[in-house]
Formats: sequence, C-alpha cells, structure tokens
Amino acid sequence: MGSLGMYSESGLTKKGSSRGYDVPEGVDIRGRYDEEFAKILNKEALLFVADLQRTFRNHIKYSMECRREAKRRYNEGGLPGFDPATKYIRDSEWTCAPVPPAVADRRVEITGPVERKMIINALNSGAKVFMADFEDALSPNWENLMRGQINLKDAVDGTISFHDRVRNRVYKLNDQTAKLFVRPRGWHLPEAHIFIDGEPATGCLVDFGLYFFHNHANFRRSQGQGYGPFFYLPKMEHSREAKIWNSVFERAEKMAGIERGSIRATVLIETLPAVFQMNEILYELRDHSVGLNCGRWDYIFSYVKTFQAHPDRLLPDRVLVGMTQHFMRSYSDLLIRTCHRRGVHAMGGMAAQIPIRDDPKANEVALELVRKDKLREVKAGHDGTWAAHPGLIPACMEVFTNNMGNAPNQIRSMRRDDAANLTEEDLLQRPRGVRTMEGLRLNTRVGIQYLAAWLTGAGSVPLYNLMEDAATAEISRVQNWQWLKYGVELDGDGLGVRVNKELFGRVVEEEMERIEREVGKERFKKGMYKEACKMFTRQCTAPNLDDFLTLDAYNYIVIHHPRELSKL
Ligand SMILES: CC(=O)SCCNC(=O)CCNC(=O)[C@H](O)C(C)(C)COP(=O)(O)OP(=O)(O)OC[C@H]1O[C@@H](n2cnc3c(N)ncnc32)[C@H](O)[C@@H]1OP(=O)(O)O
Ligand SMILES: O=CC(=O)O
Ligand SMILES: [Mg+2]
Repeated sequence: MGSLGMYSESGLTKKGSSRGYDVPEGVDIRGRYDEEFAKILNKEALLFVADLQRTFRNHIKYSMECRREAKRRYNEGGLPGFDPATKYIRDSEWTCAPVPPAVADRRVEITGPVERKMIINALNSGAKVFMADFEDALSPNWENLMRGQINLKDAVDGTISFHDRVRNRVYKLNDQTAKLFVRPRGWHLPEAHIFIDGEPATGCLVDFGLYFFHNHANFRRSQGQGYGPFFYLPKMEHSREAKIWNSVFERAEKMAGIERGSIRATVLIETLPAVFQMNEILYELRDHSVGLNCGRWDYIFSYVKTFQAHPDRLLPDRVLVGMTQHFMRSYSDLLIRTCHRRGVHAMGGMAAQIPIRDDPKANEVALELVRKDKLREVKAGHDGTWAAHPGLIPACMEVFTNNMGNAPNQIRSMRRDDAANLTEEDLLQRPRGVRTMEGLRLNTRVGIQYLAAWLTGAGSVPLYNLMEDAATAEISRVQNWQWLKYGVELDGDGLGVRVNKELFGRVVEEEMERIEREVGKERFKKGMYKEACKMFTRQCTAPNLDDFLTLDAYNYIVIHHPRELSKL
C-alpha cells in the first residue's frame, strides 16, 4: 500500500470503536459485527473509503441534483438530446488510452452476483471476463456486501474455495480463469450500514473503495498484467458523473502509489440521457476507459422513466421491446461507432434466456434466440457480449469466434461510419407493438416474485425460464405505472380493456393466487410475497413515479446493530 499522507492527522491518530469494529474518527459501522468482516473493514480501508466520501460527496450531491433538474425538464415536455456545449468533444479527433493487453479479447463475458460458488463457477466458465456484480444482480444487504468483498479478495488471491456439503463437492479455481471486472452500485444508492460524518456512505464508494484497497496490488500482479483493477460503471446519466469516477480513480491510484491509467472501466450506457453523452463520457474517462456496454434492460427502463410525463411515448408489452426496435438498434449502432472511433471496446448486452433443463425442445428454442441475438451483435460490430449463465457460453463463443476469427476484437475493423448520421429522432423513436392484459399480468407476476426474492437476499433469479434482475424488474414496475397513469387500453383476448386501479387490484389478487399455486403454499407463507406485493402495488399506483424500485425496498433490508429495523 502506498503513502497515506493525504489523510488528515486526526483521522489517523484518533481512536474509535464502532460496535466492535476499530474505526477512524467520523466513521460509524452499524452493520453486524463479524470477525471476517472486520478484516475487510479494517481501519486503513475505512480511512480510504472515508477519504473518498469526504472528497466527492458534494460532487455526488450536485450530480444527483442535476438529475432531478433534468427530470423536471423532461416532465415539462423536454426531450433529451445532444448537448450543443460539448459539440467540440463529439466533433474532434481524439482516442482513449490503448486497451490493456490483458483485456483485448472480451468476446464473451459472464456476469453474476458476488456469491462464493458463483464467483468460482464464473471464473472457471470459459468466458474471457467475469463481471462480479454488486449491482443489478445483488440484493445489497449487509451480509451479501461483506461476504462479497471477502469472496472477491479470496478470488483475487487465488485461494477461493467452496464446499457444497449437500453434494459433497469442493469448488476451486482452474488454472485458466476469466479476467475479473467488478461492478459497484449506482451513484444513487446509499450504504446505510456505514455512516461517515453522520451520513450514510455512498454505496458505490464503499464497494469500490473496499475492493480496490484490498486487491489492487494482487490484481495487477496476477490478473491484469500490470493494469487494473477493472470495473464496470452502471446507470450514469451524464458525463459529469463519469468525471467523478475519473477523479475517484486518480485519487485511488495516488493513494496506492500506482501509475495513472492503471485502473480501467467500462461504462454501461443504460440510461436514455447517457446515449447523447457517449463521447463526453469516454472523454472524461479517456485515461481509464475500456469501452462502453449496451445495458439494454436498464435502458428500456430509463426510456419509460425519462418519458414518464409523455403519454404519446408509451411502451408496448415488455417482451416486444427488443434490440430490433429502431430506437434500440440505433443506440447499439451509435455505441459501436463511438467506441471504435475512440479506440475502445463496444460491448453488447445480455440476452435474458437461460438454459431450460427439463425441456430440450424449449431449451433449443431459447438457445436459438441467444444465437440470433449474438449474431446480430457481432455482425453490427460489437467486440463481445454478455451471458447470464455458464450454459450459454459455448453458443455465444461460437457465434463471436465464427465472425471475428482470431482477431481479439473488431475495434479497428468495424468503423461503422454509417452510424455517424444517426439523429436524436432515431434514438428516441417510439417503440412499436401491442399492449396486452397478458403483458400487465406478466409484469405483475414477475415484479412481485423478483421483489420477494430481493427482500430475502437474492438479487438475480430464474423466472419463467428467463434471468430476472433489478433492471428487468424495473421495466415491469414502470410499465405498469405508465399504463395505469394514462389509463391505457389493453388488448384482452381481442377486447379492449382500459386499465385502472380497480382492474389492477384484481390482476394483483389473481396473480398472487397464481404465484401461490406455482411456488406452493409452504414457500409462499415463508417467503416475503405479501410484503413484495404491497410494495410493488404501491409503486405501480403512486401518483409520482419512484426513481428506483430498490430505493424504497432498501429500507426493508437495512438492519442496524444492536438489531433493529431501521429507516433511512
Ligand atoms: C440486466 C443486467 O444487469 S444483466 C447482469 C446482472 N444479472 C446477472 O448477472 C444474472 C446472472 N445469472 C444468474 O444469477 C443465474 O444464472 C440465475 C439466477 C438467472 C439462474 O441461476 P440458477 O438457478 O442457479 O441456475 P442453474 O440451476 O441452472 O445453475 C447451474 C449451475 O450454473 C451456475 N451458474 C448459473 N448462473 C451462473 C452465473 N451467472 N455465474 C456463475 N455460475 C452460474 C450455478 O451456480 C450452478 O452451479 P452448480 O451446478 O455448480 O451448482
Ligand atoms: O446492466 C445491464 C442492463 O441491461 O441493465
Ligand atoms: Mg443495468
């Protein structure tokens, strides 16, 4: 670890204790004490997190206020678009720092929560990269977060193992493993188990800070060939947020005494406003960038959220909003063009299909959908793609390898200059398709079950043969809200049915009965389905759309010690 000279004397010298943890001044740990957690939450690591929090909290607050201001503009009828003030960045020629050799080839990346067995399986999966997730795929309760940090440290050290006692199977790392990327939470989420100067810490600074502090040296030695650690950055809406990340990286590099540009990150373009900021985001992160990724599920969620006050832009059924819709294809094409022009990877997104073990025919159909989606991506010029499950990796790998051959990526070979002319209208074009009662029912059934899982600690789950996570659940929630708000007419077996609260109430009741039948009475009683139903129903019928499903739900998973259920 490099010099700690940048921290204030008082932080270093004054002693403090917080429910068993040895903490620097101003830091209060309110989560459960555990000896293993205490090794992660040691005083030096907390000092680093506190330094990041103190340095950047006002920048973060300002950025969140700018998000609210943009929302006000969209709610008054404004549309997101390219910023005339930064035209010079879009028009001028510049490139990002060269791609580190360790991650030149990213043709298939697997993602998953920071759960111990899954980390080992993902690293051994044959994918080029594993994105370990503190975000869409994780329910951020204290145990998951702290165990996730322990698991990642063991993974980077190469010592991680897991004993499945039921199956008497021991999991260990293979000789050859995927390269590790870590995705911290979005800027909007607090970490209510760690208070700094009387305020909850910023979730992503905790995720980033603890992981970086404990792993940067080992990572660069064992994984990054001198570079790293590597990150994915979610849910940004503007380049000013990327600028904060860039400054966080610079501060971390300085603290660690490592070269500027060692840390690298891929930004998910998964909000509608961000698609107009892709050059600007890369520009801010140009010394730390390894590309952009099409976070297609949050992007769809963001389309609804951004246009919450625009009844002329209602979405069709969720299953119809695929990558072949004009606005989605334009987004992917422009992302490829932007990344390749700037010399970095243009990563594709997640197909939500997962293997269907008990039905070979249905499994083949699902696999074929994945192949088709990946073929579209590689032919469009994407340099790699995401898989949600190890069972999909061979198919994804085959499609990308057949089309990219031995080249590690298509950064130089697929310029996509044709996409230079894509306009604001292309990127905002209204999606086409029908809205149905079955769509409303499916949203409700999936949204409630996902939330019930999230409240009990699972952030990604299989539902009806698809992967569901926070991003896909958000689509279900905001789509219901939108249809209710504007009293949309849905197609119900050929008959027009207008959505209102009463109809929705009936749908919720019937879908809860169906869920109970499907999961069984015992599991239904033990689970948190009723709480999830209440929360989901409130969010779908609220007069004003909640910004995030997980912000409200977070209050229910915060447990302060001594044990008490706490509200922020
Ligand atoms: C919109 C977005 O942000 S996408 C990115 C965020 N979302 C994700 O990362 C979702 C990742 N995927 C998953 O979490 C899982 O695949 C799920 C929850 C959808 C399904 O998981 P399961 O029900 O466990 O699947 P299944 O029973 O078929 O698993 C078979 C094996 O594959 C493993 N596995 C499944 N998915 C993954 C994964 N993503 N990474 C590593 N291992 C995995 C399981 O651990 C299991 O291992 P085992 O045989 O050693 O016990
Ligand atoms: O994070 C990915 C997404 O699609 O959302
Ligand atoms: Mg996402």
